[in-house]
Amino acid sequence: MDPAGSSKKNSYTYEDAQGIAENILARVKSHPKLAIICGSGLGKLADMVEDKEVIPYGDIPGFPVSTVPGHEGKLVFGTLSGKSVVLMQGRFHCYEGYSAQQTTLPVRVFHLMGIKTLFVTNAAGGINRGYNVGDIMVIKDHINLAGFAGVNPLVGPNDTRYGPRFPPMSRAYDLDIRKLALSLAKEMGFGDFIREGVYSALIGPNFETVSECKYLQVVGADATGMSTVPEVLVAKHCGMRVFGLSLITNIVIDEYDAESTANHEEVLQTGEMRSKDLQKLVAAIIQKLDL
Ligand SMILES: O=P(O)(O)O[C@H]1O[C@H](CO)[C@@H](O)[C@H]1O
Ligand SMILES: Nc1nc2[nH]cnc2c(=O)[nH]1
Repeated sequence: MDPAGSSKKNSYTYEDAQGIAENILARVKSHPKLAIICGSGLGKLADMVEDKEVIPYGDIPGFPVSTVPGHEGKLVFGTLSGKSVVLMQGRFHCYEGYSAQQTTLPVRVFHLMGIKTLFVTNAAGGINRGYNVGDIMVIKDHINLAGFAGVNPLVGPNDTRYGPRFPPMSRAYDLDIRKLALSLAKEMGFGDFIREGVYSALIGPNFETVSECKYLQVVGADATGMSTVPEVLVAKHCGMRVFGLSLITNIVIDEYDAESTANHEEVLQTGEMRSKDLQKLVAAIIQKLDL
């Protein structure tokens, strides 16, 4: 069966996304300016939210549904550090059978809801040999490996109401928020496990081969995953400010004879282990932001 119980959709009109945005806004009191996408096992970021209003994805006509453990499949509206926010407790991935356009539909919907800033979070494998399980990496850039294979949500007719045909992608991750995050993390005593690096994304769902990990080390990736990049491309295309955090949930296997293997259980366990620190960091950043 396909993921959403409906056919894979490769394009949405501006009006489709507008209809979904209006449907969502009609159900909630708050009108947030910031959205947070929670990565695998990172849905506890929503624990910090006060005055919650929750909408399961299945209740939103035209919205995809979550199929991956660690992705609950809910929009959580409310207040965080005194600011009105919405969290996606669960994101969509191409490996679930969704098109790149489906995985990123929520970002366009957020844009049409008036959201100007997007925080993306993810669980990622550590490629950088200096990284440890539990490190939090501020994303300074990404490598769109899926894009090299033609998977890019911006492929197709361009609607200039969102943005230009050829959007720039340098400085995709907001420099001021990156600096703020690094300095707050150090103040909070996270100096031993805060990092800044480059995220790379393949489609998945398999974890990388040893040779692929060695390749990623050579091309300058510090971490790798199966998400985030499409969301960031779409957010930047429509002019949003973007900030990203990767939780290093495992260190990739880069020895041909290693006995251990990557697994999703370890990914979720590390998310649980570091969830309080991530919550504190995200709350502190949001408190300082002008939205
Ligand atoms: O990127 P998020 O959604 O955090 O999840 C990451 O963790 C899962 C694999 O364990 C994959 O979905 C990968 O992309
Ligand atoms: N591709 C990929 N995604 C991940 N998500 C969490 N860990 C990993 C990993 O090692 N590789």
